[in-house]
Amino acid sequence: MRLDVLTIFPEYLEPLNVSLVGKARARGVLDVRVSDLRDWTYDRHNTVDDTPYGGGPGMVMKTEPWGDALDAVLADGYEAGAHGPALVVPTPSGRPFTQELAVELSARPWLVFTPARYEGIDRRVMDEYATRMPVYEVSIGDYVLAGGEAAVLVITEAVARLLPGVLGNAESHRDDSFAPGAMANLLEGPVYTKPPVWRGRGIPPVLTSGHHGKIARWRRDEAFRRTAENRPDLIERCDPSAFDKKDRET
Ligand SMILES: OB(O)c1ccc2cc[nH]c2c1
Repeated sequence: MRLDVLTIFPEYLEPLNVSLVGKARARGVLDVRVSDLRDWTYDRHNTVDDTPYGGGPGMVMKTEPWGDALDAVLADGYEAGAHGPALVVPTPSGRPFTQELAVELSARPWLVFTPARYEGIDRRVMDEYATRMPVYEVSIGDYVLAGGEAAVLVITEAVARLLPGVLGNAESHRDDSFAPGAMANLLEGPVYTKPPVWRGRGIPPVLTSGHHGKIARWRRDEAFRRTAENRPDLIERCDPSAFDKKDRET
């Protein structure tokens, strides 16, 4: 997969050189290219924004730098269709970013990220490129950020870990909180490791019982409990019948 990021803060994307994404790049699974949007400005101040039509606070990111930058990036092998690029626009007004969307994005060969700053990007940019490729306007949550670069880091990590060869079997995303299966849509329950006692605190005896069926049921119950506490909205999306089947198998 190729990932392009166009940003006025290239240094913000340094974390894409380390950890899971960094390793995937080193292994050639990911081809990440970060470009400075200001390279496509031609005035003395490298201007990327201007006042909003209709008035109001803040500034809007101008069309020209984005258009010139996107055309330059896309000139490098652009093709339309499922084998072509998709535009990913992190924005507070976008659709929620979910594991399901991460899976959808991980199936594409090329993602081009355009993180916004200020009050956002002139609408005509997304409208223009929507004539050539899918445009995903995505929000990572209901909170205010200074820009979309943090969202690019989040989306990139969630997508990269789904790519073949990125996670080893031991780290498989198969058992993720939001991966398909009996525990789908449940939060992770509590986890424990050595030492068996720490500051007088032991661990749940079932975890050292050696009874895999009881351990699985305990983990399911704890996942339900934690989900009911922190994300009751997810409970209704669970399929309890899957647990009965899973219990019978263990
Ligand atoms: O919540 B978000 O995903 C998000 C994304 C981009 C920007 C830009 C300014 N605030 C933002 C918030």
